[in-house]
Amino acid sequence: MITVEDLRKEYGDFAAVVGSSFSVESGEIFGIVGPNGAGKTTTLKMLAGLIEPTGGTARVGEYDAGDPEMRHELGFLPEESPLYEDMTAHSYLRFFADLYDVPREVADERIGSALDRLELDHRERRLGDVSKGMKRKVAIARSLVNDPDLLIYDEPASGLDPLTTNYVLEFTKELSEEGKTVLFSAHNLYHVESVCDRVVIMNRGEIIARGTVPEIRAEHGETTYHVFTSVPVDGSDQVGDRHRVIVPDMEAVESIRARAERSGGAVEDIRTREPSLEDVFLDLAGGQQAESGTDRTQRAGPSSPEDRTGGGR
Ligand SMILES: Nc1ncnc2c1ncn2[C@@H]1O[C@H](COP(=O)(O)OP(=O)(O)OP(=O)(O)O)[C@@H](O)[C@H]1O
Repeated sequence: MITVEDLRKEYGDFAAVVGSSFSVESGEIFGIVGPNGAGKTTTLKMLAGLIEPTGGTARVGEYDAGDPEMRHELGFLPEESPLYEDMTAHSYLRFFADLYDVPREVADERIGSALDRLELDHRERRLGDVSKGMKRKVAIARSLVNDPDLLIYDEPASGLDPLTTNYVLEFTKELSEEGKTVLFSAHNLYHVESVCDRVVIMNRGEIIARGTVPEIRAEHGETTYHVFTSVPVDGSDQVGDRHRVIVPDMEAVESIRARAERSGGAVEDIRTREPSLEDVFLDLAGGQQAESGTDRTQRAGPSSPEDRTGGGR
């Protein structure tokens, strides 16, 4: 569905995205994660055709990113999505359906179904008077009015309470189960870990890891063993009435066992701990400063064209 090769975006001599390559299969939920300034929004906007790359290629379905025909295939949810505050959810969504030339009857059915599924109770209330969570849901419903195959969501759950966040993530999963392809960005690695089939981790404009979460864990993270003993051993700390040592492999576990037994004790429990995506991320990005300009300035090439828009459609 999406093929990105050596995609780059430079602002003057600053490189916001440094040669990204990845592909997203149809029906997949694909996550782009990274800290502030990593280049996530820039990447998504290039794919949505809102800003022009300075290098590389991006294909979305059968189109080059930016081809005006692509808009029928795509639903884009910007990170900030201001709504027309005097409209109701229903009139706002109908307005966008008209922009996409969706026939009235089809639009009304689609909008009604989206509003029901998103549990938008106050659909006749002015959008200026509804909660942030509801505004986000209306923006999500807007991304669906043209029934696109591809959804590009920039931080869909940012700033929402845990309940609404969960709702939005579950809804994203449902969309993928219906065959839609979803590409989304997130800061919160747990969101990505719980929903995405595959992810890329970006930092300072570059992809620094990629794959399924278990693959990234296996490649970049280390399983640790928490060994609980009945007697203190070198380096242990007291946890309840037992003593715990954290070690990297089974050889070290056996060495702890021998030491505990020499002191007249025993190993009572061993637990493995898989690194979370967050552990891996902190490890990979650790020590690097996300927004540091120096390296990115050196890597950047010639000046870029201006943004086509500042955001939104
Ligand atoms: N129009 C612009 N002109 C100059 N620099 C820009 C422009 N837009 C973005 N940048 C810079 O490019 C870098 C990447 O920005 P981007 O918005 O893609 O990051 P992000 O990963 O989405 O961050 P966040 O999580 O904070 O939204 C940042 O350092 C940002 O300041």
